[in-house]
Amino acid sequence: MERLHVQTPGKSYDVVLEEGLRHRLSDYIESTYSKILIITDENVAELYLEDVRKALGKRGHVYEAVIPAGEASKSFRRYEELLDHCVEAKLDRNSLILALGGGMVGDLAGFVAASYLRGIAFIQVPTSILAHDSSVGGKVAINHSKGKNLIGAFHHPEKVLYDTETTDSLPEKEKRSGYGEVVKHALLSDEGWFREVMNRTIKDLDTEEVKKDLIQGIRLKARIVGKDEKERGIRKHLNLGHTLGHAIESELHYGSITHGEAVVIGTLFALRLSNLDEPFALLMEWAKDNGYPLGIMEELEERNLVDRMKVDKKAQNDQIHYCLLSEIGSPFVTEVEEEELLQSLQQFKSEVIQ
Ligand SMILES: NC(=O)c1ccc[n+]([C@@H]2O[C@H](COP(=O)([O-])OP(=O)(O)OC[C@H]3O[C@@H](n4cnc5c(N)ncnc54)[C@H](O)[C@@H]3O)[C@@H](O)[C@H]2O)c1
Ligand SMILES: O=C(O)C(=O)C[C@@H](O)[C@H](O)[C@H](O)COP(=O)(O)O
Ligand SMILES: [Zn+2]
Repeated sequence: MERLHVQTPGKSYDVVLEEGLRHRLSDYIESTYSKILIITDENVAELYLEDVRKALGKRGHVYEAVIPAGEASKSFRRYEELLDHCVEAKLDRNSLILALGGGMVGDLAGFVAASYLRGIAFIQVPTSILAHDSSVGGKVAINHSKGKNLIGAFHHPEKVLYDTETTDSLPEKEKRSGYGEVVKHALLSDEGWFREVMNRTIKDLDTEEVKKDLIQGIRLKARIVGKDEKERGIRKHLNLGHTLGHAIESELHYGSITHGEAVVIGTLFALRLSNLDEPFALLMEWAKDNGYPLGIMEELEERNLVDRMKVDKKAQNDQIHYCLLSEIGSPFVTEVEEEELLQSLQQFKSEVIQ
């Protein structure tokens, strides 16, 4: 068992990582909540809802809402449906939402919790590798057709209860996606970790290595969020790879590429803009060897991607602000001119589509 802590001016909470924790959820969830609404998706429900149901069995007033799996569910439609669930179940200000699933479930359920009755408690029960990032830090949101996570809030969970056993059942594509955020965290952190990650093979991940990566990522994230809860400064570093990544996801209408895959492509581009040739070449080789869909860049127009970047949350007055690295472990945010982006994207496309 590993217990990490997030401490911000607004909220203080634990992140507990433990194998098989889903069976012991009751030990970690106070019995004072009036009602609990479990929000999950169809895939996760099939695998883990019964375990969670049993674990909460002795509690009265447990409700369930199961939504379709996939990024397309981070939508106004599903958000509204979930609010209907809250109203019908008569959740009150002493009720709890339990987000059981990956980052899509966590972001959506968290936004429901942030807005229903102007905010009720929620607990993150992450089940994907990627969710080591999404479950910590309090960013909750749904997507808009024009841009990722454009409608959301900062609303921290009461705690994060991570059953590390659940990541074993992830399909390879989703492990690949999760490692997009691991690569990002490693690049923000230090050269040694980055090189270790470049030695990992997605289809042959070792449980202990994954656990180590999750813990290091959460530690880094907790430290950054603790210093800058609302993304006024250094939290923008956590957006490494996301300016292009989010543009790709929204340009492809959410779902044909995973978040983490898009982040890896965006991170490669950020390394190119940072003129870090050796890490760029290393990441490129690793991404190709591990099946990241770099060829998708062929379908995307530079002009459209740059227009999408202008709705990024870091943009100001139509100027695009980018997180780059002066070296591994040393991120900074800077404005990048549109013309430079268009030219670099054109060159980048020819490099990745080979
Ligand atoms: N809030 C944040 O700080 C933050 C950070 C990073 C990413 N995100 C968001 O997170 C989302 C991506 O998260 P994700 O990749 O977990 O997506 P996801 O929740 O859509 O899960 C990916 C897929 O894996 C399935 N799945 C989840 N757990 C499983 C398990 N244990 N076994 C088998 N299948 C499982 C899901 O059903 C889904 O099909 C994006 O919407 C992204 O924007 C948010
Ligand atoms: O927690 C953060 O801060 C992050 O930037 C983490 C990202 O991995 C995550 O995808 C986040 O949702 C992107 O930030 P956003 O503010 O553009 O939604
Ligand atoms: Zn992300």
